[in-house]
Amino acid sequence: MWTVLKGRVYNLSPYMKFHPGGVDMLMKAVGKDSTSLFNKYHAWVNAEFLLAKCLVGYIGESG
Ligand code: HEM
Repeated sequence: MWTVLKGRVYNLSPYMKFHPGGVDMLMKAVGKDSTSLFNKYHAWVNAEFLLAKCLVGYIGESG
């Protein structure tokens, strides 16, 4: 269950059950670039830290 967030590719599976916003909300991020969705709900959340162990790789020119 991958997502792209701010140029990083994550496997969200291990984080699913920990998401404070629930599984259904986090499922909306799966299979796409979820950056705008993420920022819409909580731009202040430090996903880079929270999902550090879920990092699969990088995407885009800055990667
Ligand atoms: C992709 C990685 C994501 C991470 C790491 C993440 C992380 C978090 C964290 C830490 C909170 C608690 C924030 C706080 O209390 O200040 C939260 C809450 C929430 N998240 Fe996410 N989130 C992600 C994606 C999403 C997506 C894609 C959506 C919407 C489609 C979403 C919707 C929500 C909602 C609605 C809450 C508020 C829950 C509440 O307070 O009742 N999140 N998320």
